[in-house]
Amino acid sequence: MPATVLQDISSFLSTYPLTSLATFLLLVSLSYIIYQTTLHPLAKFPGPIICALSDSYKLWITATDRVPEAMIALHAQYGDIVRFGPNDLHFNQPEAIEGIYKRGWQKGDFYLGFDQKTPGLFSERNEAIHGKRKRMFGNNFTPTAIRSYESIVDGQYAILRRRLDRFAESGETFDLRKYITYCIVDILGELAFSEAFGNQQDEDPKKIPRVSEALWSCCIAGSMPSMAGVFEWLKDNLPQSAEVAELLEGRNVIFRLASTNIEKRSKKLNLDERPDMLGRIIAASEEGTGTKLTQEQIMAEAITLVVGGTHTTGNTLHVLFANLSRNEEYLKRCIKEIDERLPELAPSQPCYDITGLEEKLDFVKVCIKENFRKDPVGTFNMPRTVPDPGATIAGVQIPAGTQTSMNIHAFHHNPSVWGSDHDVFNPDRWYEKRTEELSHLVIPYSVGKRSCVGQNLANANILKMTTTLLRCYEFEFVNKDEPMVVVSHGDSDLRTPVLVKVKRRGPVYVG
Ligand code: HEM
Repeated sequence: MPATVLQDISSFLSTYPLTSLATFLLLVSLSYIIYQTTLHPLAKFPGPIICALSDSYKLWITATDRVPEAMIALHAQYGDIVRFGPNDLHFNQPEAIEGIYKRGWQKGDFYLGFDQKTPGLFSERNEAIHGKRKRMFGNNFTPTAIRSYESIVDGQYAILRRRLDRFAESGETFDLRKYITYCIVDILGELAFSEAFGNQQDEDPKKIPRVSEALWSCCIAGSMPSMAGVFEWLKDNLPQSAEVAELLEGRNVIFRLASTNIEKRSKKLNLDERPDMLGRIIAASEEGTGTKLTQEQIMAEAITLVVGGTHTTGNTLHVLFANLSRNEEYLKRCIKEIDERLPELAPSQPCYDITGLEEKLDFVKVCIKENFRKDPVGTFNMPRTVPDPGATIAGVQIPAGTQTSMNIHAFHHNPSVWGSDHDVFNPDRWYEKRTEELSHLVIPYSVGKRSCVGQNLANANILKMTTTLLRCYEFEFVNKDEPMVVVSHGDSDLRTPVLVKVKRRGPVYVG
């Protein structure tokens, strides 16, 4: 370049520094926009322009509790594959289940929003470490382990039965959601820590671990992974508004709960006494090396149990009762089937045994499946990273490093799979030949290596609770005409109360 031109440029820059800076920024921005929308390896995939440029859209829909609805709208507008972040593709067709989740790929950058200093089984992104951990204490969740927990679990059902018998006596109206939650959380406390959290006694909603809020804060951070570290810093250093403080208190309550219980449990570890989950985690050692988990790692696993094992099962039951209450015909068919196929519980029996229960029922199970289809509890996108050298998903070549995900709720509401009545709770759809073949597409627990380890336990409790409550009590659903409001706050959360009055249908529980 001739010296005079350089001189002219330099004198322009010194005369008009602000104009020069603005021009520079404009050129950089234009180049970025042109690259992201035309030259980037994902540029050929459809989606809103804002999504090609930044993660702000993901952040916005997560912060405003609208992830599944937004994904449904994007797929309706752009088709089965949508670019919804600069490096993110979202899929909504059946073939993508196999294509993304059954290949053992690493969990995506989204999980950077969850604790990565000492990740637990859920948030661990290193697949080799994850595999070792799962082998160390995955036996906590086998069907045999679930059966071995039965007598412990039944003790908590006994407390629930006594409480509902008292409600039957008094004729009061109460919110069934709360009592299901108290019981499910205390069951987890018993199984994980050999100590119920006392929620059934205290009946104080403030003491319930704030799992949704805790998950929500992680999902917000994870929706903009490049900023996850900054979110972490802000959390510790910014003056907090009342809302943020409350949100973080949700996490802190869970931390305190876990750490108190670890301390207690470590002091009286005798595995022969009683096989609780935390005891097994503390005692477990890595195959080959014999290494045990550190205190922080045990803490991470304890938190995972509380977060994974309480609100998920509780909310599934809340929406099940809400759906049944709004569809009286199905409710009556469930009761009829339970009455015909299960014996009346003896006065000293708090609940049905899980062994053999599943085989005796049909319509009740179909209702549970339809409930999982219509209102699955995991509502955040669950990305996996495409490994080198790239891969084919649903017949389309995807570059390595791409964050690929599905949203279980959005997929369960894909009209081309489930029909135009996908929003309707219709268990009878499972008796139609076409839908029957779609059973494997109901994926509330996700699929593949990173699917839910707690599904046997959750299924056992869902079936025990449903059959026991419907056999022992007649429910009058007081607000069944109110629309059901379910919010995706990290995971889904039924906000409408399930207000009921109960009458006993059998003897008082005397156990
Ligand atoms: C209805 C109840 C439940 C539902 C719908 C559910 C759903 C899920 C889903 C969708 C995942 C995969 C998440 C992802 O890929 O990011 C998952 C993972 C997990 N869940 Fe559950 N869950 C339930 C109950 C439970 C229970 C009762 C426990 C334990 C006590 C539990 C513990 C876990 C753990 C530890 C993981 C991580 C597994 C891994 O990465 O290997 N969940 N769950």
